Amino acid sequence: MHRLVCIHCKKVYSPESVIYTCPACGHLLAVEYDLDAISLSRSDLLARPLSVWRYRELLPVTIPPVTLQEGGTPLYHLKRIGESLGLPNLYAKHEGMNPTGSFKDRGMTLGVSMALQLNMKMVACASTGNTSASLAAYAARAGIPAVVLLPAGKVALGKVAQALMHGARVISVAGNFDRTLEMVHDLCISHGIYLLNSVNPYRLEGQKTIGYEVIDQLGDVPDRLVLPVGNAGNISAVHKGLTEWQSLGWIDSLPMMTGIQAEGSAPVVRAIKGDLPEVVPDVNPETVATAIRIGAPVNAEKALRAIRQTGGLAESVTDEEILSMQRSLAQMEGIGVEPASAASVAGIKKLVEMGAIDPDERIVCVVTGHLLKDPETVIKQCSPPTEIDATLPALLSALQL
Ligand SMILES: Cc1ncc(COP(=O)(O)O)c(C=O)c1O
Repeated sequence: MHRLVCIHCKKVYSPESVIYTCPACGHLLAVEYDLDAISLSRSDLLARPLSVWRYRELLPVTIPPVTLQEGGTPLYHLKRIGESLGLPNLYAKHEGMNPTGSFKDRGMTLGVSMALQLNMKMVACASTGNTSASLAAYAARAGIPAVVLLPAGKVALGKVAQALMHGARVISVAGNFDRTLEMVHDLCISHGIYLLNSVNPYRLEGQKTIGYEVIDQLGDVPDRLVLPVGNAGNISAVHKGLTEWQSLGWIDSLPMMTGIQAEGSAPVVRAIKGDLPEVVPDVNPETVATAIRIGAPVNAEKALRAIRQTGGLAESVTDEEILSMQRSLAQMEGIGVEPASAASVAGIKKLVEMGAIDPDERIVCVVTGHLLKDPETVIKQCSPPTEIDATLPALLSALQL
């Protein structure tokens, strides 16, 4: 059994309430469980397949879930990149290996299941792309209609293709992501549609399982967990989940939660570095990593707590640093990620070069989405294929053999 609790005024709401923020004070909500009622042990969990649903006792869904078999993503040792940076214990958790190619699937298996559990008939989101792809797929799986609002011209091609093909009503808005989120929020409130952006606390319940899987795969708590930050839901989710494990006595420390943003879109970084009580939004966020092109992160209050309470860090990286790390991951490690995902590893490179972290730390970077999400940014960075006549001599000449 769970309940909804305001993270600010602590007011408690029933699990049947369809609310996204606290009706009393307007702050964010979190899902709370009666942890004393959980009787299973960590070793019981380890006997189950690695997936979001391995952790079902710590999730709010009581009906058969809407699932495409999300989670269970690989944890790779970044041997070559780690060596080049003097970091022997550097890992990447590849969330691009989820059903629609991003970590959003963990949130959507929860979110769309909760939509059915709450008897909602239609779902909607605003999106920098991946949320829309994921919502469209899970709504199709559930057999309910989905509406997605995208900032016009700022969503990577693969993500638009997914939202369209999975049958969502796709609306392109002449405004940035922050504006589309305000619009979809108003639409959902006025028309009884279920809002599935990360302001919805159930989304974060699915995403918290990234942290659980990392510990189950590594066999221990990493010293540092590094995530790219846009709307700041994912970093908040992982931190929330791990505090639950700590309360259960399953782990005795938390990783230093570290958030990386793009230089042109870095309100969380400025708040952490400037020790500000809250973020000051970027009015015109801009970055090649369109997934994290967000100026007013809705989950900032949770994310600032996550970083501060764990002694973590926040850093920004330039678009060139992001793209350079995208190429390094692809070419030195065989790991294909989209630009926003490369930001987490680019951030660690920058932090180690600044001397801000201990090189012996065990560091897990979450790489959040797949390379194929944004083929246009890939093609721009690579030389086109060499065109030849259909003869062996032409092939040998092209290969200079
Ligand atoms: C690939 C990718 N990485 C990172 C993020 C940022 O996650 P969050 O908005 O939870 O901070 C997003 C969000 O859309 C994303 O699609």
